[in-house]
Amino acid sequence: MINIIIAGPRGRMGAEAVNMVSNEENFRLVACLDRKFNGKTLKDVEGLPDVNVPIFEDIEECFHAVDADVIVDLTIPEVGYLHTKTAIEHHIRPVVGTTGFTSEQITELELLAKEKGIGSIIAPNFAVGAVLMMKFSQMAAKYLPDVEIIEKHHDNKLDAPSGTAVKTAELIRESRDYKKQGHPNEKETINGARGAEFDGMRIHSVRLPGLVAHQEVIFGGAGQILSIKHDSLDRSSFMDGIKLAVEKVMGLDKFVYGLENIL
Ligand SMILES: NC(=O)C1=CN([C@@H]2O[C@H](COP(=O)(O)OP(=O)(O)OC[C@H]3O[C@@H](n4cnc5c(N)ncnc54)[C@H](O)[C@@H]3O)[C@@H](O)[C@H]2O)C=CC1
Ligand SMILES: O=C(O)C1=N[C@H](C(=O)O)C[C@H](O)C1
Repeated sequence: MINIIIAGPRGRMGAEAVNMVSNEENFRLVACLDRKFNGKTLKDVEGLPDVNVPIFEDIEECFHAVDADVIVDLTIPEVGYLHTKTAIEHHIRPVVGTTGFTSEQITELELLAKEKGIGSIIAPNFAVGAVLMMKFSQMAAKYLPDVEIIEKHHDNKLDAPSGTAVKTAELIRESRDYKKQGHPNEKETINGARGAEFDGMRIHSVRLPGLVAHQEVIFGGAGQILSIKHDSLDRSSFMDGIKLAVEKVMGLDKFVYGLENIL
């Protein structure tokens, strides 16, 4: 039995994760971390499952009150970073879906996990199809190094570019040499027209109501275009990945960044 804390239970992802954990035989939800409702239980809060699981606002208090193996964080970047750091310090394994961390924060968390010998997983995307899209893009970039990433998300998303787009760009950087793309003299007449720049490639972020989570990676070569595209149409797409990460983190003593490393 794996004892789990979920941070962000009222969020789009957190609510889905609460249901997933509650329905898994080998998982036990022992507490939730929220920015409201300290001292209440999930069943006291409208819209949350009818279960007697305590809610805490303070992470230290939560860790002292319950016996947890894993914390699943699905919150916002600043809070997710603090939760992850505090969890590692308390020897509670973090499984983090929250995106928007800086590369310095990820490195710092990796070093801390190494120092404490605590298994930790940060995955910018838990959908297996998205992971395949990223890996296929990494393979393609070796042969078609001119690439642009277009990610599209719902308009309540806080971070841009998405964690998935950043991770895709990082994987592509590993398989091709730096390349400044586009015309050497190109000039933006409206700021941002060419998107964000990462290792010479461009990332474009679209935010619209109606979207969930989508990404297309477009490669251009002489007389040809290759598009690699993934769509999450529903947040259930992320749950198998979270389940797998919770199971795998129990046997890890190191830090993992990206679901592709545990599949
Ligand atoms: N890795 C993955 O596969 C996926 C990652 N995400 C990421 O997960 C995060 C959450 O996404 P959504 O659920 O769509 O956002 P959301 O805005 O629906 O939920 C965020 C939740 O965090 C809660 N929160 C804020 N401060 C808090 C605090 N101090 N303590 C506890 N909870 C706090 C809010 O009350 C809210 O319920 C985002 O960073 C998003 O990019 C989203 C989908 C998939
Ligand atoms: O905020 C979201 O919704 C998502 N966030 C993650 C990201 O930033 O890549 C994963 C997925 O794209 C959904």
